[in-house]
Amino acid sequence: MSDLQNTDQPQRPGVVVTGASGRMGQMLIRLILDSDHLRLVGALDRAGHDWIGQDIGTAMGGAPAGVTVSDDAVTAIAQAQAVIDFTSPDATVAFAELTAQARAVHVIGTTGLEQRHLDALAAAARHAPIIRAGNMSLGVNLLVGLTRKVAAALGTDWDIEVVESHHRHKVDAPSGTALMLGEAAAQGRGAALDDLRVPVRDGITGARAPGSIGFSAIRGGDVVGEHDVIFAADGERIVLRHLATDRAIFARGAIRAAVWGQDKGPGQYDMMDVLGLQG
Ligand SMILES: NC(=O)C1=CN([C@@H]2O[C@H](COP(=O)(O)OP(=O)(O)OC[C@H]3O[C@@H](n4cnc5c(N)ncnc54)[C@H](O)[C@@H]3O)[C@@H](O)[C@H]2O)C=CC1
Ligand SMILES: O=C(O)C1=N[C@H](C(=O)O)C[C@H](O)C1
Repeated sequence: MSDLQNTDQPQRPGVVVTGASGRMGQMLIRLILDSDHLRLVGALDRAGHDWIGQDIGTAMGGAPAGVTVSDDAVTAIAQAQAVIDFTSPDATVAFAELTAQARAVHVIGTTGLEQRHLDALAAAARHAPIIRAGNMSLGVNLLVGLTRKVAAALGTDWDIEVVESHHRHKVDAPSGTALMLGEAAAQGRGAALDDLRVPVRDGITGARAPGSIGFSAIRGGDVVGEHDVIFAADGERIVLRHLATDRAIFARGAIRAAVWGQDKGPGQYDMMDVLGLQG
């Protein structure tokens, strides 16, 4: 029997990419088409999008990929072992229900989720694994651990501020990454972020409350994503910084998560689990 006929070869898990025409969707599709670990079996976008019915490779300006962009999430997800999803919060909840029904791994990069979205994801995760992170890059997930440690080491005479910059198209603020960093800082101080968070300052705000964690968001141009965690005391400052210059870092993390999740049971996981950075 030749290698080509060898039926013992394990097949690469089939992945559906949602938001296929988006900034992250296109990056993911490029990397998956080149991947030895996953095979692209579906590309979804919203009903009415120009790309529906076109080959995804051709729509992206390249060679045909043999996968047609569809708005039929039910059919596409039913044949998937993994769904990688960087879309919008409402769309992500709808995809989570279908992915759970298919008992497939749902990798979620979508940010801006509110409590009602998180509740729906928790329900879906009772049936299949969900891996979600506001930032899928190795660098940011390392920075989360560092932020927790630095916050734990410093007292509340060190003020904590999270500053983030993103491209002009970003619709949510603070960024998912900024919230991850703020949560890590709060955890380091043994508190919940909701109890310390100062979201926006405008007007006569009064002096800074000791122990609070502030957030500032800059939007402009084509900035991929920049995050500073500033620890400011009298006479000195520590700045922990991550600069993203290429969306491939997020897509590579998501692909790694989809592969990692293949032998995991139902439940909610994050990139710390995938990267083995817990603890
Ligand atoms: N966790 C991470 O590492 C990262 C997260 N993100 C997040 O990913 C999300 C998407 O970001 P971008 O790709 O920059 O946005 P984008 O606006 O370029 O793409 C979103 C895509 O989702 C599609 N979409 C919207 N509703 C849909 C539906 N119901 N069904 C199918 N497709 C639908 C849109 O047509 C579009 O193609 C944002 O929430 C962003 O914050 C972005 C980069 C990294
Ligand atoms: O919308 C983006 O672009 C990004 N979103 C994520 C976030 O909200 O933190 C991750 C990254 O910063 C890019």
